Amino acid sequence: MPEFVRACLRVIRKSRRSPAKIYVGLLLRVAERAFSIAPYFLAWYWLLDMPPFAAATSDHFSWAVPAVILVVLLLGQMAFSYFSQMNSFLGSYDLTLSYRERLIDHLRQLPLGIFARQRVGQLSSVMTDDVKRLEDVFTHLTAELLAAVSVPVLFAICLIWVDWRLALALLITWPLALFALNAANRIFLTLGRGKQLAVQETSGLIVEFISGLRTLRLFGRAHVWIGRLDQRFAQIRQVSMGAEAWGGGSVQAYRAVLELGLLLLLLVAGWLAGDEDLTPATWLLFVLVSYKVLDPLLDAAAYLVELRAMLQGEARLQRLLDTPVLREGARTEPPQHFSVAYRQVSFAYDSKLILQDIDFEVPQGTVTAIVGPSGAGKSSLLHLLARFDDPQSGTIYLGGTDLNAWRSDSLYRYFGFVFQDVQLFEGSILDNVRIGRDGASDREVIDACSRAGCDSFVQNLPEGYATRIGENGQQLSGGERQRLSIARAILRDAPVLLLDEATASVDAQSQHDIEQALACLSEGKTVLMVAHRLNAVRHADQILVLDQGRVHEKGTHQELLKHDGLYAELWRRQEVEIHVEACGDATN
Ligand SMILES: Nc1ncnc2c1ncn2[C@@H]1O[C@H](COP(=O)(O)OP(=O)(O)OP(=O)(O)O)[C@@H](O)[C@H]1O
Repeated sequence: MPEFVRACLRVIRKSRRSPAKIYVGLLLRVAERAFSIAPYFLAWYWLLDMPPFAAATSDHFSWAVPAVILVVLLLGQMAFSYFSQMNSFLGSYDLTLSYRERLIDHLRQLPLGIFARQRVGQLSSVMTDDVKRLEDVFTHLTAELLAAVSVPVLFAICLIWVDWRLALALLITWPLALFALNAANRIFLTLGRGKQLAVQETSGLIVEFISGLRTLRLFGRAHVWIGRLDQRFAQIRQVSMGAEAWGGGSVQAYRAVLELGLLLLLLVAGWLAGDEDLTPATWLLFVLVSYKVLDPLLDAAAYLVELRAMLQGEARLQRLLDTPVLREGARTEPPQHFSVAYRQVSFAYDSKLILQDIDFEVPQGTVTAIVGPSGAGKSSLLHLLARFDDPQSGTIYLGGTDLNAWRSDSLYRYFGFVFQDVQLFEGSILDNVRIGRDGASDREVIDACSRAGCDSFVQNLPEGYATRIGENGQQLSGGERQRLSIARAILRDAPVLLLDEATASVDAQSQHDIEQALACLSEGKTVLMVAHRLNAVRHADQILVLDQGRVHEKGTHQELLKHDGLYAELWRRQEVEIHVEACGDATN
């Protein structure tokens, strides 16, 4: 079975919709094409009985019957065309809608870590462009392809019945043409993959170039990137020329071989000229329909381009659908308590081991801080609790129950988050903070914002808390975004708090205010926080010092200083930095 048909069947299966309408549409399309070729044979049959082709008199010859048949054929053709299109369109839109819903549902169930690893641009291009291509294939291309194949086949059967010798001359080149078409397809597929890869990589480079242009220009490095881009463009040009030269050559060979059939037809007709069986009407029929037979086959080559794009898109969609979803448990009821425990947890990104044998406990209502050098695995450790990914071995418990036992939406009800990467949405400040707790009143939202230190910047916005902040909050600074994220967590008031660099991008005064708000919010809650500034965590009930994916030290601030290990060293280093900064400020 051709790959194209297999891909279509896969999409139909995944969409879980009945393809009946699409099949009816295709069948009607074939019927329409059959009706469109019938008049040629009717005319031939008619001519056989008509002077000067036959010796019959005009008395014998009847105009009425063929005329009625012609009208029926025309009306039938129009009806089939209308109903075929209607069925194909309705069936295809229904099917692709369901396929899209299936994709969205699958995306919703993927581990959150996937979205950090995959480029959002790539994902959205798969979800929009590739699905649109599938839609086009089902609404137009399948019908056109079927017509391109069915019309010549129907014609061929009829022509063989009329005169097998002339038909053979016309059709004998078809197997050779198919061979050339297949070769063209293979060449385009192989070289097309290389081209696609080169184009994708270059697009990524262009996006990086544009977004990093400010830094590149400030450091005088823009020319280096332009050089790299030029190399990529040259590579795309070379790959594209190769595909066109080889693939395009094969397509031309396919067309030439098909048209060779016309030449053979003329030669055989000349050779059979004296033959009594070959009537002028039959000869006329072959002359008239020979191009009609070949035209759809010549068009078929053009559909290959769309077909290949569809196949590549379908493969990407299939890869997305094959990505394993987050394992969901059935539990919805709350845990008995809100302690957290990691037991022998190890985690790797692909084959890169990030965390090894992590084992610790955060008793309910206490604060555990995670510190350590950059790249030690602090954020990864925190993200495992939010089930961004599942560990490869070991178990994480909430209230003594394995996290995997819960349905993820139930589990997230017990967590409040403040992460480095704050996601905001087009809408007002109130709308954005209300994501923390659906149904919270404006008063509650504004209170949460005030406690997170948002008042100072919100009062300068034109419409205060009702100000719309644009897509992903482009109008706000990093620190302002962070404060809105804290307001969300305050509003959520969940028993377990996950904080990752909550005060990373705010000034000293705001830092102080936010730390106070967080201290107040954290009261009585189970808190896991990642921090770089050790000052912010010295009052934590427990500090985990992570190094190269392992818990290197564990204890309170005083215990760790006394231990005089990695933590003590980090602490001393930070003290020196603070001192240097203070001296710098004083001299300024
Ligand atoms: N999505 C990812 N795919 C592959 N490797 C990753 C991914 N995210 C992080 N890593 C790697 O995992 C390791 C730990 O990263 P992580 O962000 O957890 O460290 P961290 O201690 O929080 O670092 P930092 O303090 O700099 O934020 C790093 O070596 C990082 O390169």
